[in-house]
Amino acid sequence: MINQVYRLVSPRQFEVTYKDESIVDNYLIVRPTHLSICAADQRYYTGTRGKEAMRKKLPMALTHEGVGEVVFDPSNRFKIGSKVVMVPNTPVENDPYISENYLRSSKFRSSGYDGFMQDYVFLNPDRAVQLPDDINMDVVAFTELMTITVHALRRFKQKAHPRVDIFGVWGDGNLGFITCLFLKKLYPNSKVIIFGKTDYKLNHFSFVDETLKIDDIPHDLTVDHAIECAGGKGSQYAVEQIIDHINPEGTISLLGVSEYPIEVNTRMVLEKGLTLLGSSRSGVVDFERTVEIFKEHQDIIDYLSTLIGEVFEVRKIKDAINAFENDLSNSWGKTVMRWKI
Ligand SMILES: NC(=O)C1=CN([C@@H]2O[C@H](COP(=O)(O)OP(=O)(O)OC[C@H]3O[C@@H](n4cnc5c(N)ncnc54)[C@H](OP(=O)(O)O)[C@@H]3O)[C@@H](O)[C@H]2O)C=CC1
Ligand SMILES: O=C(CO)[C@H](O)[C@H](O)COP(=O)(O)O
Ligand SMILES: [Zn+2]
Repeated sequence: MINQVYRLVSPRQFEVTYKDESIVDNYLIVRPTHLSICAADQRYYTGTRGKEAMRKKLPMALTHEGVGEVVFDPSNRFKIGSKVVMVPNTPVENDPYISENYLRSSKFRSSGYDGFMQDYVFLNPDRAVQLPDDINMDVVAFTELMTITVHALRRFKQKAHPRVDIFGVWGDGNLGFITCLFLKKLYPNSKVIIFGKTDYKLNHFSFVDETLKIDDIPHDLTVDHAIECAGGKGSQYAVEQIIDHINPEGTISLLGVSEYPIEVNTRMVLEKGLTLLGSSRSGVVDFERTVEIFKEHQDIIDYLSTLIGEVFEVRKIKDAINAFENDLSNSWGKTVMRWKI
């Protein structure tokens, strides 16, 4: 069959390409219905990802956050019409110690390999996880971003000391919101403090124990562990503050992506015996766990719906450009594309 793939060919420019795909190749075929835009997609869309990466990775279809409906399943794992979340990481080998998302050989969609902006997505059958039938698809469109938190918290649990009286989360955006929310669900006895820059964003964090502006932190305030969700240059300032306010032997989970290297006060990292724990992307187990969490904590989807910035119906390339441009000027929440192209 001929599949249409909507690829970014240069900053702000998409082109449709026609790809001949065989349906007898044991691929699960999913019709994407709801896609969501990640900060990483925006770095490609705007061309801020750096010249070398742009040259190496384009042309490619963007987006790695998305859900859809099964149209063909040679493995018979899913019924036709099942709602699924698609897993963007595609490993090509197994390792007993290294997770699939850290294997250098793995292929990650919308980072050198075609993402979900296609008429149909062809996946290995294990690269999809079933969703409940009646779930809010605009919200679960950004399940992949939630799996980042779930993955990071899983690693945190394996590696950090178990005193978890107070968590500090730096970054009052999408990932900070998701991380605070999942912390409150997974560590109900811990205090969660969000550290951010903007009042109106912080007002959305109704479920945390305390909100603090980063220029107004009491000097004697301490946290046991911290999660950095700022990204860019903001990561440097956030890590600087975290090192000042974290208790000895705490763990700092680093999640924000920075295009340029940032400075870290290693002297104080040594003096406090801190652990810096970087996490990137996620694997299928994190998707499975995230969907379990949806079922265990039914109110979580309602809270997450407040993270929807704007929803766009995309019927043609121009609509997708409109969604990406709008996302850039929208300071709160996720942009969801209802994929009707
Ligand atoms: N590790 C991984 O696998 C993944 C990483 N990411 C990365 O995570 C980062 C955050 O993504 P996302 O939440 O979508 O982006 P957002 O822009 O929604 O959130 C970042 C927020 O952090 C705020 N901020 C900036 N500096 C500081 C600071 N020093 N202290 C506290 N808050 C600060 C920003 O404020 P303002 O806008 O006012 O500057 C903004 O509100 C990005 O770099 C993204 O690429 C995303 C997905 C997966
Ligand atoms: O968003 C992400 C995962 O959800 C990662 O930040 C993204 O995969 C980084 O990739 P790239 O190297 O292409 O910027
Ligand atoms: Zn992402």
